[in-house]
Amino acid sequence: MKMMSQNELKKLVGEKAVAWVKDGMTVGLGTGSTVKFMVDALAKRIQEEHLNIIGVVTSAATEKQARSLNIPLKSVDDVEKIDLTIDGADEISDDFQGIKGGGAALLFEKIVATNSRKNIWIVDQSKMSKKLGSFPLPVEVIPYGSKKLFSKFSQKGYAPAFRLDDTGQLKRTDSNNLIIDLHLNEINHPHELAAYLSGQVGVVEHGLFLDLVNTVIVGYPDGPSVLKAR
Ligand SMILES: O=C(CO)[C@H](O)[C@H](O)COP(=O)(O)O
Repeated sequence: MKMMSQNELKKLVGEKAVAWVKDGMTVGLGTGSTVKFMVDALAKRIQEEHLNIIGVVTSAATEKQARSLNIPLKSVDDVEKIDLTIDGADEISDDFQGIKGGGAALLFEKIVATNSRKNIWIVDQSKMSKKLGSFPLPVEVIPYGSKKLFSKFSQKGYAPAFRLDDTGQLKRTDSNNLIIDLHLNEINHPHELAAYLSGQVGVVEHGLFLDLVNTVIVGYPDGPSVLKAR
C-alpha cells in the first residue's frame, strides 16, 4: 500500500467531513491545516449543489479563506443556532477528550463549539493518543499579569513557555492575548485541571475541550474511520 503523507490524510478527512453538512445548515468552521481542506471542499459543495449554508468562523485565518471562496458568513452572535461545527484537534484521548489551540484559535473555537448542536473533529492518525498531555496545553492569557501566571504555572511544575511567533516575538491571538503552553506530558485528571485553569484570574481560556465532541473522523492510510464519541 502506498504510504500517505500527513497532509494527504488531513485532506482525506477534510473532504469526508463535508458529507455531514446538509442544505440550510449553519456550520461552525474551525481553524487549522486540516480544516483548510474541509473549507475548500465545503465551498465546492455549496457551489456545485447550490446549497444554502451560513458559516460561523473561529479565526481571522478561516474568515479570510471562507470569504475568498464566497462562503456566506455570520458572527456567532447573529445566528440563532449552529447546527454543526467541524474543527481539527491537536490531541484526542481514548475517551474522546481533546486538546486544541495549536493554531492559537482556542478561544473562538470553544465559543463556537459550545454553541453548536453537534461537533465533529477531523484529524490524521497522529493526533490519537491513550491519554492527553503529550501535546503542550495552550492557555490563552491577557498580557497584564501574564508573568505572574507564568510563575504560578512554573511552581506547579507545568513547565510553561510563552508561545512565540515566526519572528520570535510573543504570539498574539486574534483577541490580542498571549499563549502560555504547558508541557505536562500526562494529564491524569483533565476536569480538575480545566477547573483550576478556569479559576485563575487572567486566564481567558484553556485548550482542554472536554465532553464536547460527538464524532471524530480519523485519517488512516487505508481510509477515514468515523468514531462516535457521545
Ligand atoms: O486547535 C486548533 C487551532 O487553534 C487546530 O484545530 C489544531 O491545532 C489542529 O490543527 P491542524 O489541523 O493544522 O493540525
